[in-house]
Amino acid sequence: MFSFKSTNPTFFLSIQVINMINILTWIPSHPGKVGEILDRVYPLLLVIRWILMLLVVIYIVDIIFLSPRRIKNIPNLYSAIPVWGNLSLISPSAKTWQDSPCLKFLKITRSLGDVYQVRFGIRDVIIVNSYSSIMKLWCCKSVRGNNSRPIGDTFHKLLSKENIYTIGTTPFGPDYLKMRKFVTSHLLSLYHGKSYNDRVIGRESDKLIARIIKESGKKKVASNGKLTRSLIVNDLLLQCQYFHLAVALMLTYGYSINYSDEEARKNAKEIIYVENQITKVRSHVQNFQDFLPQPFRGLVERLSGKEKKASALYERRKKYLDRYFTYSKNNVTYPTVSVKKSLMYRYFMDGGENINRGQMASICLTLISAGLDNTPLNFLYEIHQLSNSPHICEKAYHELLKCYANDPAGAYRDCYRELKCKYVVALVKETLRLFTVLPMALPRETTAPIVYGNAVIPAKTILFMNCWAGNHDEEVFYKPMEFIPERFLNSKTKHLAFGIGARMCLGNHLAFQELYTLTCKFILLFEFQSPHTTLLNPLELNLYPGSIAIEPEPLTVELKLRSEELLSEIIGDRPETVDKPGDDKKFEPFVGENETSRAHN
Ligand code: HEM
Repeated sequence: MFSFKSTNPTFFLSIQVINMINILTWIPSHPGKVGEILDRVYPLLLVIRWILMLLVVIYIVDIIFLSPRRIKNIPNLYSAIPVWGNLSLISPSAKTWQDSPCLKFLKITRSLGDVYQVRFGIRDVIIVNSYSSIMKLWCCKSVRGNNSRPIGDTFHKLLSKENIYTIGTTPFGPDYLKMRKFVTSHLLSLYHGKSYNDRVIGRESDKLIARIIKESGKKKVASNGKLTRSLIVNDLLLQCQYFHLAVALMLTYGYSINYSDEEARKNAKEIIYVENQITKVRSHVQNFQDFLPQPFRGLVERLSGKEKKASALYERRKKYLDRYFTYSKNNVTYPTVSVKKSLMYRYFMDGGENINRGQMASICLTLISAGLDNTPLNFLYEIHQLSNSPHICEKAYHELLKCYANDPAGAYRDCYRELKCKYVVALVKETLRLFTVLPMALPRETTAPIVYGNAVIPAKTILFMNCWAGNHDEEVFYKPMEFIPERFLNSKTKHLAFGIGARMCLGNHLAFQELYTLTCKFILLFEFQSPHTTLLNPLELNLYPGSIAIEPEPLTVELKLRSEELLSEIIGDRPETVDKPGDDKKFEPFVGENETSRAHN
């Protein structure tokens, strides 16, 4: 007879039932009604006993080999299920917005407090759910160990063969540090090449606006006695994705994509589709199998079709990355100015001294994929908010004009150069905060022990930042579900949309500049009308509550031109694109820079 004591009630109950069955089976069979019933249920009791004994064995194996060590002095979410633990929090994947993982995690804080640990398969995961605790665990100088990323099968093995990961999923180590240094020192910092990046953003945003004006449904409306246009834009998200992709291709490879070419659009749509699907496959709040021990993990990947899907996406991604790499390689001897300014060119000139081919492939992968959904989704949500808040829109318009001596054309032309209008800066920050496109950010893994209150979080612990909870924390943000740009006007409070601390988003300046420039140009040129819906809660608008990113349902926006004269003054007859794919010979030159000739080394 078993007499194993356990704190797990299911385990304890199983043992009690086995003991009872054993006692029953020892009762000598005797004639009469009781004996007859016992004889009949006897085979069933044996089956139950075997099942329970198997369960007990699983429990024992789980306790000895699989169960992760719980951290003392951090509240623990109890689970009686061996191997699985609390994985039901993320599987099955959320179907309704109320089941979004960030909300589920937030609900648990009522009983356990804002920092607690859960058992996900064989890993202990700490979930952090308030602004102040996120700051303590991510940002404090004494928590240097919160600086790595966990390895997950789905992303690191199925989607990233040849060990080429994005920077954001590379664990801390020499590879990570080299890539980070290369990309920040040559492209993404506030100091190196920023003015070039800004000009590329300025130019691509003009093209975006020209495309929208050309391609959107139009109707004539009267304004102040004058006829003007109203645009019905159904594909703002796609147009913004085109915009972001064009910026990324130009900065990374010096490649200029021409969207008036059908083939180029097809290629762009392929990249946008594949990268979007990858964000859906890689989610750390969806891939429960990544936390299971090996035989189960492989089995789930195979049976669910994830392995096949991830491999197909990997192959499709490889094709376009190779294509652009070849483009840069072929243009390195006689580079155009764009190629010469690109990161790829720096890599070729570097000659492998600071960075090798694999690391460069990771950097390119990062620059193409990171932000391709995030930035456009934020912009779409911002325009949706502005359509619902005309007073904010008008205030931003007047604040912008104030910064540029009441000259809308001048403001339109120069807004990409610097973040001059504080109100628009605050408006973009408020969009990032309220929308929180990655509600559970990206997972972290510790590389050294971290002291938190009375607890010591050991190395190799996974931490999930509930970014949504932090960005909507009432203790820090007054009326957190309302869109109030003023809260960022004279406050040093940071939003958490880009994460924070050692592994904060590397592209945050670039993404912010893109959002700022687009916002200024749209506000200067258009009034936002008739919102498609008055629903404003990002989680309620989200089409994929289980995914890593919030993707609102398609939102149609109606834009009314402020003035035809302004439009012809700023865009005039400037063609949307005049360049052929990959050929920036005829590319519209930057002010004060001759882009028309090929620069020789
Ligand atoms: C609005 C747009 C964007 C948002 C909201 C966003 C958000 C985030 C978040 C939440 C993280 C995780 C940070 C953490 O762990 O603390 C991250 C990481 C990262 N992001 Fe972004 N991102 C955006 C755009 C971009 C762009 C445009 C790029 C590249 C050009 C980029 C490059 C990266 C990289 C490289 C990392 C990993 C940093 C590291 O692990 O050291 N992001 N981003």
